[in-house]
Amino acid sequence: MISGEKLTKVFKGTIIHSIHIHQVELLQNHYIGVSDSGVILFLSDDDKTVQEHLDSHQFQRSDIVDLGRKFIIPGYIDTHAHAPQYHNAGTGTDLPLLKWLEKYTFPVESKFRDLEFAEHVYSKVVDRMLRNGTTTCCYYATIHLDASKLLADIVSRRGQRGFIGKVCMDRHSPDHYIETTDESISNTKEFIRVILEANNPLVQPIITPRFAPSCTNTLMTALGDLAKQHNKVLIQSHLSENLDEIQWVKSLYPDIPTYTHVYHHFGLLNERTIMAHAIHLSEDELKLLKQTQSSISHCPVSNFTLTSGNMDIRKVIQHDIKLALGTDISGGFSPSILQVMRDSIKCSNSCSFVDSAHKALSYEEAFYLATVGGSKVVNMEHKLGNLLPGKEFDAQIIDPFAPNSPFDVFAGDSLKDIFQKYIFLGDDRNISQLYVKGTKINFN
Ligand SMILES: O=c1[nH]c(=O)c2nc[nH]c2[nH]1
Ligand SMILES: [Zn+2]
Repeated sequence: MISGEKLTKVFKGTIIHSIHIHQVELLQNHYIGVSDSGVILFLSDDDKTVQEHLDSHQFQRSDIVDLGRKFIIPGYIDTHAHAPQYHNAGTGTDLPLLKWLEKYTFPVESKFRDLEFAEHVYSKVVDRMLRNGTTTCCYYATIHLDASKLLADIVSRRGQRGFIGKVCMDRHSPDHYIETTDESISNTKEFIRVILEANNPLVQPIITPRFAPSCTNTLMTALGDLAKQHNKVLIQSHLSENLDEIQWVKSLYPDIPTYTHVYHHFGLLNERTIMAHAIHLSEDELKLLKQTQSSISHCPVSNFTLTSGNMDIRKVIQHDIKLALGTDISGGFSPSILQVMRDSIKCSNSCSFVDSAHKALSYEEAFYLATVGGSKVVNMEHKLGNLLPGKEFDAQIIDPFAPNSPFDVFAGDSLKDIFQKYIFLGDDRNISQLYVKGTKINFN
């Protein structure tokens, strides 16, 4: 038992979570107990053990919540999303990356100098993410210090867990959306200071060079130094998403062997680094990511939409690189990690069309990546990812029988069938309740 914790919630029923990549546990008739500070105190189907927990906390049996036909799963972890781009989600899907950035993305991001506009869009995106079961999100904001602080504030107020990045870009960007090197460095320092001082354990800063082409060497060096100085702060960027982008990086750094080595050169690859996309990597680059313990955020919805390419997920798994999923709003049009899971399976299926040795990703593996995989990528596997005792209760209560559920359950369906139907067909209508660190989220 974890001492000093007061038991405040006990649910009884079906709990579904991952322990290993190949194994989803479907636990029926289990009890899960959560403390006042949001820590899971027990997960058991053993009556005697459960009774001991209840007795030691003077918890009344009548206060146990029976889940009935609902089930509990962990909250989803979105390891790559651009909060300001939510404004454009579902539009501007006709161009590849570099043209898309210029025509749609930089113009909308530049509007976040207006705090009223920022408040409106940021409130919507955080609510939408929560509605879709995302309890933890790695957000890119924009270059604007005040609007980035506002995003952190909104994430904090809504009770979501978030890593918030003030975006850094001091070159190759339009006049209306660029910062000087000094502004980028000093505002990043200030942003980190303010967020750390706010002392909300759920909301953390993340160092965010947009991508190598948009940061000068001086800025990259300074961000590498900052990452060294703040040795708990995560780092996020983009890597090897699009062939023109890779060529561009090659032309900027002819003496550095690969795109991945560029980040390494500036001290930006370590166990706290999350690289989005990483589709077109060579063997040397995969090895470098593994060697530096950096991780990959796989964003297949975006990769399909911006016609960037297919990541070979088996290769990444075989290299034992930390791996999770990202919506990449709005390169990806959907805020739902369920949609990303489905597209990660489709992406892997399509790899198997051209490579018969490629074993397609299963839905169990996709679910693992959305939960446990995410927890490893944000270096919080000791606290998040599944519902084992000692972890924090970030969880969704899923109702497969919700009156407006987008799928049907038939008499012969097993629990496994129902879970699989939810993964392939479910959506926010199936979320009955959402918890972050034991606190129930009120949907707006
Ligand atoms: O998908 C992407 N979205 C972005 O906003 C971006 N910026 C650099 N590279 C990027 N890729
Ligand atoms: Zn992105």
